[in-house]
Amino acid sequence: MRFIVSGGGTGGHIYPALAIAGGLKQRFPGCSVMYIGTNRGLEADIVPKAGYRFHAVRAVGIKRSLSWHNLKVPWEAWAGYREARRLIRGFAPRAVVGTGGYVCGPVLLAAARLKIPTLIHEQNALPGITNRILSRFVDRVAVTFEDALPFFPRRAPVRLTGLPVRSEVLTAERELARERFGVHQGELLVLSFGGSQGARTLNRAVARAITHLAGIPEVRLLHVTGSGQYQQFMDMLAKEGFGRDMPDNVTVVPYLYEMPEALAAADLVVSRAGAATLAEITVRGLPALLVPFPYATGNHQEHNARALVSRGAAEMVADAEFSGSTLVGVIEKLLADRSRLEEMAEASRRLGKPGALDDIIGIVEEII
Ligand SMILES: CC(=O)N[C@H]1[C@@H](OP(=O)(O)OP(=O)(O)OC[C@H]2O[C@@H](n3ccc(=O)[nH]c3=O)[C@H](O)[C@@H]2O)O[C@H](CO)[C@@H](O)[C@@H]1O
Repeated sequence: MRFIVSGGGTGGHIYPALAIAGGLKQRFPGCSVMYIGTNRGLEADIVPKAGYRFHAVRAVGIKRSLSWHNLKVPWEAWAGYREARRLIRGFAPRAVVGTGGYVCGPVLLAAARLKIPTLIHEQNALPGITNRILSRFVDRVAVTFEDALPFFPRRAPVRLTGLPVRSEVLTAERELARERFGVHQGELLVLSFGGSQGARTLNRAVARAITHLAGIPEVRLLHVTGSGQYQQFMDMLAKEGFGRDMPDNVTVVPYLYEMPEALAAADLVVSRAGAATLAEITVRGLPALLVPFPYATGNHQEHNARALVSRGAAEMVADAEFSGSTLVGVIEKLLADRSRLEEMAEASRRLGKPGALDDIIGIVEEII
């Protein structure tokens, strides 16, 4: 049996597509999966490394401002559509699954017109433009957040599945993980990170708060700066009077490959509001303080964050208002009111969707 998956541009579209590819391989042993992306997106690098057959087609996005670039769009879109149609005809898949990004436009449209069963998955609470248009042509739509449902006209059945997370996020054991990160009995582990690339706002706030946090021994902080921002963070710390010698209860790293273990060990997460991060937080039932990235397309991170805040799973602070004292204030407030922390954890757990991948693969079974 053969399948095509497609999704591109940023990690946010690619990792769910790879998770779905892995799920298909498990459910249909011996099946072969082709990934269609563009040569310009991160997928051209990530997908072959993950061991999948990768093909690129042309795909373009419309610039939101008036631009000469937009004149090229119809021609490029048509060329991309024809390339996608040729690939799909040649490979003859049983189904095509898309996770968003411009490239899904030509791929899913060509598949639908060739009468091949199609499914799209939307990661964010505010759906992207490509998926919104495609929902009129595909057989099924799967969404991560309930809040995304009203954006899809019900031509195709829309299902609330959640976003598939790495299996290690589900299986990491809390006690083992706490031992590994040196968390003592009764300590509150705060894990802070700004998405996969780090966030300047979070780094600045943590650097300012560090002296204060050093004086709260019941709190242990594990902060991730983002690989590209580590040096700048260390320079900020030096200005606050810290050299390489960090307070005992603070650990700072450029990037965390052991994120699943860190999430398992944590009691509170401070982070941006990317869809994958939020799926991981809720699947582990963690309370969170969210600082949405204000420049995400259509401000979708704020919509993502609201989906948790409105259900009592998280607190949100706007990027412009987030500072060292906000961070300390929230940590102290929650430390003094552990029952509030537990209520948030419970609300977060209720939002988690550990069966997301199974549900998505179930939909594929349905449409083939
Ligand atoms: C800036 C921007 O537009 N970001 C978008 C991008 O998210 P982007 O891919 O940047 O970020 P997400 O928050 O969705 O995911 C980050 C992933 O990186 C992992 N991680 C992070 C740091 C670390 O040290 N180690 C580690 O493993 C996290 O566990 C998570 O799995 O696509 C998402 C899905 O469309 C959107 O919701 C986000 O808004």
